[in-house]
Amino acid sequence: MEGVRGMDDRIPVTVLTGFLGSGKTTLLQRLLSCEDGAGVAVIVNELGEVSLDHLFVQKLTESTIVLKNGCICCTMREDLQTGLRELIDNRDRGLIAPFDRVVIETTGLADPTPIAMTLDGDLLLKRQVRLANIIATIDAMFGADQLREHEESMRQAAIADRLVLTKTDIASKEETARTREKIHAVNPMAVVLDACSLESLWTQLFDIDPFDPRTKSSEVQHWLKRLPSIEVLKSSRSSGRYQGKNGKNVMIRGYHKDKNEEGGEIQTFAIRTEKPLNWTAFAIWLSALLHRHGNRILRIKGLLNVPGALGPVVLNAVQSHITPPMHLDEWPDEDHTSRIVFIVQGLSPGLIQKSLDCFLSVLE
Ligand SMILES: Nc1nc2c(ncn2[C@@H]2O[C@H](COP(=O)(O)OP(=O)(O)OP(=O)(O)O)[C@@H](O)[C@H]2O)c(=O)[nH]1
Repeated sequence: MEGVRGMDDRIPVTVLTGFLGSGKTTLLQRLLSCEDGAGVAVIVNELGEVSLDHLFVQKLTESTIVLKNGCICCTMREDLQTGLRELIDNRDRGLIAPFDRVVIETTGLADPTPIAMTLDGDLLLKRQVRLANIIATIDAMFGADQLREHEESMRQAAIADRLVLTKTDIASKEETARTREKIHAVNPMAVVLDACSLESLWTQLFDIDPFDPRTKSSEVQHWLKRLPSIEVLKSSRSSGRYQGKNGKNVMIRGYHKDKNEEGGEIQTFAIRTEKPLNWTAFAIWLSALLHRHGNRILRIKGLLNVPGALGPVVLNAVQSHITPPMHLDEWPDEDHTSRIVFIVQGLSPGLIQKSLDCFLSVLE
């Protein structure tokens, strides 16, 4: 496990996603125009034979690669690997201007998860780049309907760390409120920003990096603040078995639920256990869970109390991609119980909780 103070000099890679026409290219353009924008290399992925998006990014330099053959989310992983290697190689040989960050703009129909996995799955690349942040743009006018009707839109929002609400300048108050409500139901942990009133765009999108050990603590504080609004399923391994309504050990009350027409119900919930967690056993359980249901587990964030450690272990998974767990030197708050937040689709929270309980109790 990495220590929180460990320096990570790999190049941070931001995945910029968002449904068709939601404002990805516009946001990218703004980011590239920031003071530090010159240090960004860009990979643009476009659908179809004719690539246009890159033409709209006016500040494109030689540090831009356009992947034209379709969607990197499914068939283009090799192109993405090759593109990234090419960028790094050209930089190292002095053929292009130096850069210290890469932004990958996906197509409007991409599932960003395989991109994260591509970064992780290539041993050579993994030494040079790391996933830094997943940003999704959401159209304030049409976002609520898109999230409900399009699986792609919902998955992009559920997986993201930062959600940028666009077109609030032209959306009605009601449309914006509806979209915000829907976003909150799909991903209550994400930071939601308004593209039209973002003052320090760069800082808000890049400086707090959920996967960077140095800013991990503030990121954890952020989603812990949101935890009270997420229903917690107490593990029966807590000290004293929890008796919820109907005499059950698990209390399920008012956790976030949302309906997506294509892919089934999305639910956000947290499991809390008061006893320290046997890390090895937990890791085996988690791997098995992700192996079996990775596609239906959209996001996991956790703070784990592991025996013998001074601070908690931070867990971050995007579907079946697990970021190497990191140790924090100290707990961010008084609460030292393990808390694991899940965003799932079409999976029963109670069953996940039961399966964890069973697995841990067998090992006791
Ligand atoms: N008024 C307003 N228009 C916006 C905003 N963001 C984007 N747009 C407009 O919305 C349209 C689509 O924006 P793009 O940035 O091309 O969206 P995209 O997500 O890159 O689109 P695709 O690549 O086709 O999926 C353009 O006409 C933009 O000028 C915003 O915050 N306010």
